[in-house]
Amino acid sequence: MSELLLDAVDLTKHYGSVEALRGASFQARAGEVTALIGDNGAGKSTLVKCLSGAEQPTSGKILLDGTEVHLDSPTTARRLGIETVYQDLAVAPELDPAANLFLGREIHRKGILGKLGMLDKAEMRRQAVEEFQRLGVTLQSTDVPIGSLSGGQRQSVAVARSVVWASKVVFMDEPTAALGVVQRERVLDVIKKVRDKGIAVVLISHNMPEVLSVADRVEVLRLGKRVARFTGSDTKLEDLVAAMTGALVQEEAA
Ligand SMILES: Nc1ncnc2c1ncn2[C@@H]1O[C@H](COP(=O)(O)OP(=O)(O)OP(=O)(O)O)[C@@H](O)[C@H]1O
Repeated sequence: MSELLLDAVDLTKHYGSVEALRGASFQARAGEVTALIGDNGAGKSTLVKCLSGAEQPTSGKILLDGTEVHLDSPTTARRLGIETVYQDLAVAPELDPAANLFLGREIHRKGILGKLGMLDKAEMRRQAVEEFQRLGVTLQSTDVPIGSLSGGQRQSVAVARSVVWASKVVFMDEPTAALGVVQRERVLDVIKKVRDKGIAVVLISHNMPEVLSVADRVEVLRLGKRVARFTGSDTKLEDLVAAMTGALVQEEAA
């Protein structure tokens, strides 16, 4: 069994009187794609926000590599090797793919020019091309603003960016939503390459065939709690649906 990287135990999250998480547990392992599924309002986004530092749980424990962590901001989470790719694509459309890859983590030129804030664009481009090649992201040109690329290419760059910086966990919230079949396959290929690097990939998706095709494990949330877990190869679509709708419950509250 692969190494347990992320272990969330009994998380609750209250928004006023709304209980978005009611004792949710979740685990992700190195070198595996774990799908996080559940019906609308099950608490998936809230859980991901708590595990990526965007929100803090009301109670519960988060362990990374066996050590309890307090993710008080996305910056803290990133420092610990946790990256997130959001549905709404946080790319800068006017910048080229290399600049997007280094957004917020730019390489400065050496010496006085660097100290004056001058960026080493050639080095960033060289490293970006290398990373895109390694991850199988094919772009006709790396010199054009990312806004002029196709949706799939933009999404691949967003995925690549999270991967380049993540050392432990990458959350991907509906990374293939709004993509055509070919582009979707391309992004899924990038996701598999990320997993093969030994990173724990967490895929939030409503697309069950996609979940079945790419996930090594599936964890199901319902009404703010994990209700079932499955291992990829022996999982059936009917079981996933049954768990999401409440017809099948494997786990009671932790
Ligand atoms: N900021 C907030 N304030 C109040 N309630 C919230 C907030 N965020 C989420 N909720 C509530 O918490 C519950 C879980 O929402 P969440 O967005 O985590 O579900 P989800 O599984 O991601 O749903 P979807 O698949 O529709 O995106 C919902 O009832 C939602 O209305």
